[in-house]
Amino acid sequence: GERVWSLASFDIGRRLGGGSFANVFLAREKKSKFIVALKVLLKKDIKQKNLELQVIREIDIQAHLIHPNILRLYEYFHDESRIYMILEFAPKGSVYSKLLECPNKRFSEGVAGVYVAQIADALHYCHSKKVIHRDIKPGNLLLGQNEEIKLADFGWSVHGPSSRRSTQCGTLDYLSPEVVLGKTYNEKVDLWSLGVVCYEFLTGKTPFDCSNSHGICKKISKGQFSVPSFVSNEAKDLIRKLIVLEPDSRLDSIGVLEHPWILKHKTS
Ligand SMILES: CC[C@@H](NC(=O)c1cc2[nH]nc(NC(=O)c3ccc(N4CCN(C)CC4)cc3)c2s1)c1ccccc1
Repeated sequence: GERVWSLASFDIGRRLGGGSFANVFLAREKKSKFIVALKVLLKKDIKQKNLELQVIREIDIQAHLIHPNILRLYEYFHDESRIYMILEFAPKGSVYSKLLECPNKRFSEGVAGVYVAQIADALHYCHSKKVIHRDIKPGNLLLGQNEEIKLADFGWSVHGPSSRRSTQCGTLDYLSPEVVLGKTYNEKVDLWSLGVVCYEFLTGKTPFDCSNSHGICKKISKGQFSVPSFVSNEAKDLIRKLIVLEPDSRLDSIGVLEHPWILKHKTS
């Protein structure tokens, strides 16, 4: 039968990440010694921002997604003041941190190609279930035991940096023009963001980099960017087929998985 979960079921370890809304801790389930990540949300914060329904919807969405490149949400429970989400532990941290540690803050085309293929796999699965992630960015891409991508944090963004490190909270860099312009949008927003992430993996910069958010919004709505010459023509071709203003003209996840640059780097 279904177990009843409580905080007492876990030994709590170090804090893995945090924002003003939520904190994530390393945790070990006492009976099985199974290591998880415990995401803790304060009910009063959620109530203040009328996010109860969103939290329930996001939990419901993520609990039903089972894919090797999507971080599992195993269970959730709550007590009088907090909601707890029992998440899969990704032992190699985030792609955001890994990117910062690389020389020139960028990956080789081989590494980038494998990551983009795995993100496209995860998006194909999500989109087949009509789930839009809406927040694809390196900070929401974690790494499993074998350095495989684990797409995390469905529609639930971290608000306000609590750690001094410049996390990517509230960044506009990955937003699609339709979202920036407040238009209706579909799952193609994730393919735009994948294009921005692919560009960043290969160059160490974002395509619409600008000192202020107004400037970024303007550049995004124009969709104008240039790709440095050290990026291969095949990779450039994929980026130019994802960072496209018209959502319906963007490649879909299958189109990404069948692109020559991806086929070249897919480990299989
Ligand atoms: C995706 C953001 C979201 N995070 C999760 O849900 C998260 C869920 C989840 N599962 N496992 C994680 N792993 C880590 O956070 C982690 C970080 C650094 C690690 N190190 C490994 C070795 N290395 C040498 C140094 C670093 C290892 C694991 C995270 S984060 C979030 C949401 C709200 C508040 C904070 C964070």
